[in-house]
Amino acid sequence: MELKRENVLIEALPYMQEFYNSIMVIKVGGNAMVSSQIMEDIIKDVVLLRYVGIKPVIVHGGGPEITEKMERMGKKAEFFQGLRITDDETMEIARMVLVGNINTKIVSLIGVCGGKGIGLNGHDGRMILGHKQAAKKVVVDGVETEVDIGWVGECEVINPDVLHIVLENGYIPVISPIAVDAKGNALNINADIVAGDIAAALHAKKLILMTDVSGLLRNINDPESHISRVTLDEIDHLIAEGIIQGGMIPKLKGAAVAVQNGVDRAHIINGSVSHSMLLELFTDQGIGTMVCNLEKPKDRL
Ligand SMILES: Nc1ncnc2c1ncn2[C@@H]1O[C@H](COP(=O)(O)OP(=O)(O)O)[C@@H](O)[C@H]1O
Ligand SMILES: CC(=O)N[C@@H](CCC(=O)OP(=O)(O)O)C(=O)O
Repeated sequence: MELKRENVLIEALPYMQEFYNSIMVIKVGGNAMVSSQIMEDIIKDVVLLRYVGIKPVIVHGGGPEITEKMERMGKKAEFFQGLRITDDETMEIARMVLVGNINTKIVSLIGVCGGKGIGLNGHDGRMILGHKQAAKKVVVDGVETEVDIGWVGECEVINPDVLHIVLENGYIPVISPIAVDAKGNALNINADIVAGDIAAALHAKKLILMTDVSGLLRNINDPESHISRVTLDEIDHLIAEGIIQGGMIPKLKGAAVAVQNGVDRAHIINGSVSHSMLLELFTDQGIGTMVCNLEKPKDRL
């Protein structure tokens, strides 16, 4: 049954009260940014959050766009367990796409939609300090060898000071998943992992991961097999069973880090469905997959 318009607004009231003044980290994946219309809808929702007293922080991805740019430059994109193998030239391209292009576009769109965006990455205020990941061990024809995945980073520390400053002044921070090491080198980090670390460091109320599927599916080919709630203790099991694969692995890992460190709940939702974030946050019926601690009640507050 369709709710009357006034009822939809009233249904939102307890959620708005609960979320007032809280920080929400929203990760927008490259696959959720499928069209400029979808992107605009996502940004309008983020600006709306700000106007109802929530403090949104955007972390963006852009994997598909980095791959496209690499291919146009005659370079093959290669991945190791979902992480892009990042040589010097790939790092250059990743910075160009993430910081130079996607970040700027999101900040500009926030302005057009009536908000105040500010673009940041790990170099700003040394916000995301990390180190290069160690070479990975693989077995080829029974022989163990090492694969260097290049400038792929791991977060060591998040310095959230700069984020608190901009949030307190009414800005919406937009963060590219680039970290900096002790020598000032740029590092490429998966955006889901950065979003989880940032949510943890900010003690955010929620982490929202927007992608191109409506959350976790038990069978990736069957949309009916949707899983609406996952507790922390189930995640490793779902990965080991092969139910969670590819790009979903860092999402669940990012969600787990956030929830282990005090974020109430993480939600994986389909960003390519218009205004999915508003439906997830302000209506009684959630639409994605919620990740939480076992002891949390089943509601979505
Ligand atoms: N169990 C699962 N349920 C849903 N999606 C899954 C699952 N396992 C793997 N995936 C894949 O994860 C993808 C989302 O990750 P990714 O492509 O990295 O998105 P984004 O660019 O939004 O971060 C989905 O499109 C889907 O193909
Ligand atoms: C190390 C690593 O893999 N970094 C990612 C960073 C961008 C990203 O995570 O984008 P999505 O959220 O769209 O997947 C990459 O180079 O693709």
